[in-house]
Amino acid sequence: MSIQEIRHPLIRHKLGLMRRADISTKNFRELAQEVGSILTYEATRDLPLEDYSINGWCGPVQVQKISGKKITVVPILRAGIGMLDGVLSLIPGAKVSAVGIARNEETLQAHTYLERLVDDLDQRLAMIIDPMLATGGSMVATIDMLKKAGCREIRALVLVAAPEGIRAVEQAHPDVTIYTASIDDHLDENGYIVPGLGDAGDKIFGTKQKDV
Ligand SMILES: O=P(O)(O)OC[C@H]1O[C@H](OP(=O)(O)OP(=O)(O)O)[C@H](O)[C@@H]1O
Ligand SMILES: O=c1cc[nH]c(=O)[nH]1
Ligand SMILES: [Mg+2]
Repeated sequence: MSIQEIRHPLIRHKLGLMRRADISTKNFRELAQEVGSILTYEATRDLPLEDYSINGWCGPVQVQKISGKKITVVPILRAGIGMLDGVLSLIPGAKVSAVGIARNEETLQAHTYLERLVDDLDQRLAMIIDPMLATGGSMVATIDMLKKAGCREIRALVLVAAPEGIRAVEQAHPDVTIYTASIDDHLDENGYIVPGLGDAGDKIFGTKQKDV
């Protein structure tokens, strides 16, 4: 596996804003989509291209298009929805496979409650999106599910990754590349990433969050 920490100035700036304790739901939502979009740009950098010819304004012209596999974007509900529009703004034709996973707050075990995958996964590149990679349980369960359904090429886009989660994905699925805006320091005793973003799902959906 490889882990790619995207240290682009726009990402560093936006992530800094997201870490503020007093950030509003509106601002957190907007920034999650924006950073999701920049991560998509970086995670698609090596997609293969093929040449083709079109009629341009001054006659035939050679242009290029992305060739090979089609893409499915895989948001891990709920919080992954918070990056979806940002990803689709760059890949508007991508099919979406929804995966519902909730982490038990005491045991930290990932519990799967929804699996709505698109067809032909063996012919698609899957781009999993989730703001947080903490213990890695949710991400490993999603990759397990996709591989069981035939998917062979998988990338993961997360806003913040903990070293513990990176190690868990690396051990279980060494073929998967993770793109992240930040490799953070550690997990606290409740399994939250430090410094992290707090509870990303609650911040995106406005649950358990006082209005600021
Ligand atoms: O790496 P892990 O230890 O599995 O933790 C990360 C998961 O926890 C959060 O989701 P949560 O379970 O809170 O669900 P939500 O998106 O519905 O808030 C987050 O969005 C990840 O999916
Ligand atoms: O730090 C964390 C860990 C899991 N889920 C979150 O939303 N934040
Ligand atoms: Mg949550």
